[in-house]
Amino acid sequence: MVSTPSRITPPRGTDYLSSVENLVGERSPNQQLLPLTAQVNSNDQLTIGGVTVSELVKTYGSPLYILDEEGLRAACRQYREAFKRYYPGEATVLYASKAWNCLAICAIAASEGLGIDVASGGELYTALQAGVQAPRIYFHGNNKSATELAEALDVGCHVVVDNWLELQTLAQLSREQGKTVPILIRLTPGIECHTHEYIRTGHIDSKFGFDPNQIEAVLEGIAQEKSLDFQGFHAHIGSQIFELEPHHDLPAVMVQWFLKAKEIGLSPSVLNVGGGLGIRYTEEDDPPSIEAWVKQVCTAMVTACDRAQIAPPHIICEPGRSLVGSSCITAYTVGSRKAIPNMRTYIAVDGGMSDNARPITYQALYRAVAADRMGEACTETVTLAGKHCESGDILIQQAQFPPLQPGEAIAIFATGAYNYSMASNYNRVTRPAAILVGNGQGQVIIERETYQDLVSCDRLPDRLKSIS
Ligand SMILES: Cc1ncc(COP(=O)(O)O)c(C=O)c1O
Ligand SMILES: N[C@@H](CCCC[NH3+])C(=O)O
Repeated sequence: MVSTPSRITPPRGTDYLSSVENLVGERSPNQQLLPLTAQVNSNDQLTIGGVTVSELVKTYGSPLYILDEEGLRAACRQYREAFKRYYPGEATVLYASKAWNCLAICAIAASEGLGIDVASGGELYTALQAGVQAPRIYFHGNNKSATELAEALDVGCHVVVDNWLELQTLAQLSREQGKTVPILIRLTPGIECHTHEYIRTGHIDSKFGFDPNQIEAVLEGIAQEKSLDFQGFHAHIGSQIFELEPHHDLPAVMVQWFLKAKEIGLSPSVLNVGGGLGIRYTEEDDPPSIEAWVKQVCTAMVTACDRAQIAPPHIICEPGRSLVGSSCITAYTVGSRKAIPNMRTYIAVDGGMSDNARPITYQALYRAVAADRMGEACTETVTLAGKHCESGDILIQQAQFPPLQPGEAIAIFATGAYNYSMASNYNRVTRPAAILVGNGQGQVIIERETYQDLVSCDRLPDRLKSIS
């Protein structure tokens, strides 16, 4: 297939910025292709947080994750303030740290007043190491091990109980230790949404959560167990969702669960509606703002509570992607070029599916720019390939750039969520560094892995050492 530019006037990197220039007030980070502080300097270079992207690449190498602190903080603030504006009861926002769990991001989210959602012992450990208070942590997962449950009990975080085995194990552990553990029960709400099938979780045929048909048995079991401090329910519909409708329907379903628990003699106080708000990866994506999402959730919750004649419960939500996704870019260095006449031109960069598994996993789309030539017309359409031994290792199928030269920096937008957290060492590639930028400064928040790191868990049995 011959690839031709899709627009008569070739786009330039600065076009991505101009679409937001005239907006007033604080923009919703999840609706922007670029981080909030992105600018083009007088040398036509992309800057984030006042730092030039290609300079960062010179200093720290590539691939390089560059995270805009102001954008991340703005997203946290917008969630928190919107709940204050639209919800008459108590509200807590958790950062779903599976999107990107590391010390600095957990610490920033906590410093903005958010709790943390963790989905493994490793994420729990990281949040605690970042200084997050255990009661502000909610432990998720559809197959938490007995060890992980014991760790949760030990530190005193909340546990979002997902299934029968876990309920029994947790009851036994807490009984044995003479402790009480605060729990939420996760149920599948039976709400469909439009997103990739791998990231839908609210439909009945899902591996997550109890079957809602078993709610009575679950609640009756909990009512018998003094060591389980039942606080309420959790549900999560899915991820990268642009519709507001599913989150309009969810509170009504959850309020029915709440009433059922009261009927059984329990005293629920919490409803956790999960996360799921989508972000803008390309110009075609048009997600609702953080404020619009929160308003929808709050309005629906208040309406459902009014109908049921109950006071609005403590509402919890746990966004991941819409907090961190848009505030990060990945910078790469351009490498080899392969032009196949009348077919396609491949340009390869120095990373790929090991630092961004989303294109190969979900056919996710991304946008990119030549970081030092933001104003230049994009006259070439190329296939942006990674460096891995895998034909599917393509970051962008039809990317438009000025003619790229080996050695120059390019930037892919919106790589903050589910990129580093899903990164791998495929082909024994070292995982990239991450730099936090703001006020003209960049600080390393994750070091680039070294070759020594790659073999640090390998063991060479003595009998293999003599092989010449
Ligand atoms: C239980 C749970 N909570 C929260 C999230 C965060 O979702 P998102 O990153 O789409 O906001 C997820 C991911 O889908 C999840 O599985
Ligand atoms: N990893 C997925 C999202 C998973 C959401 C977690 N339940 C993505 O990149 O879109």
